[in-house]
Amino acid sequence: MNHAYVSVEGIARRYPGATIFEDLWFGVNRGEFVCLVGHSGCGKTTVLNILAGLEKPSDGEVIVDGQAIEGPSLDRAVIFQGHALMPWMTAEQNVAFALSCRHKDMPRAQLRDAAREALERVGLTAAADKKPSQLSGGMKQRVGIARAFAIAPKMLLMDEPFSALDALTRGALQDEVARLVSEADQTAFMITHDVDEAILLADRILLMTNGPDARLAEVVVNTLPRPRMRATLHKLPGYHALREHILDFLITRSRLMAQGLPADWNPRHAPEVRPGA
Ligand SMILES: Nc1ncnc2c1ncn2[C@@H]1O[C@H](COP(=O)(O)OP(=O)(O)OP(=O)(O)O)[C@@H](O)[C@H]1O
Repeated sequence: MNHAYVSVEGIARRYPGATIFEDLWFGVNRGEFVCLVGHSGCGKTTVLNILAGLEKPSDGEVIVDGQAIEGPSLDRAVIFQGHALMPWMTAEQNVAFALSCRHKDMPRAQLRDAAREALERVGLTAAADKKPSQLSGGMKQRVGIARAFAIAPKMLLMDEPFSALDALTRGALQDEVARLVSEADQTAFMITHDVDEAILLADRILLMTNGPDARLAEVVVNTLPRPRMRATLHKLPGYHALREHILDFLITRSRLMAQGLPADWNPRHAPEVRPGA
């Protein structure tokens, strides 16, 4: 845990009369992709907002690269479920604007070239001059992805980025993010409800018990070989055991474990399992 790029140390979120989650400990290593999975209301978005520096925990802290998080930083880019694009700017201007925040002295022409290149990497060259209202949901999310990768954040945070998209678009974007992440050796943290998405992208999958008073029940190590593609994921050895394990957790164990954790369960070292390995 001490060597992790991100170290989440005993964070909790409490409201008067309600504890959402308590005593969460986990790390994210450099270049690692970690997914957080759990039922609605267990506090996943809150955890991501705390990692982004947009919210403070009621207890505990998050250390990034040796320093406690004090607030938002361009080192940690967020891709939201909605696209969060500036509606009055073109796709290119949206990306260039983020780049200009990151690189304050970068000349205009260079910003434009870098934005174009980022859009090209997600197949949006033809849409560079269009405004968000002229783009489909999938294209808007692609602009969001291009923008996040363009600023080369030390960590990428994603809150169910594909959940509002149709299945085909979602699959295409998942493969694209898998490719971009591996090309950039990008450290990433993502919330998802989609078990296959977690299996496709994650090195480790964190399973949270149901809220209130949710806990980190278990850490699932994804040993499926890379590169992984959505279309052929189910053919990889170990896939079915891994999928069964996560589904069984979501259907049964997340509720049972919310009623009582095993006596030897340690919040600082949630059990690590390798289904299908
Ligand atoms: N001011 C508040 N007082 C009490 N409870 C609150 C308050 N604000 C948020 N909550 C609760 O905090 C919980 C955690 O919300 P959060 O959005 O982090 O969960 P989530 O796991 O991401 O859910 P989803 O998967 O539905 O997005 C929710 O159950 C919400 O009702």
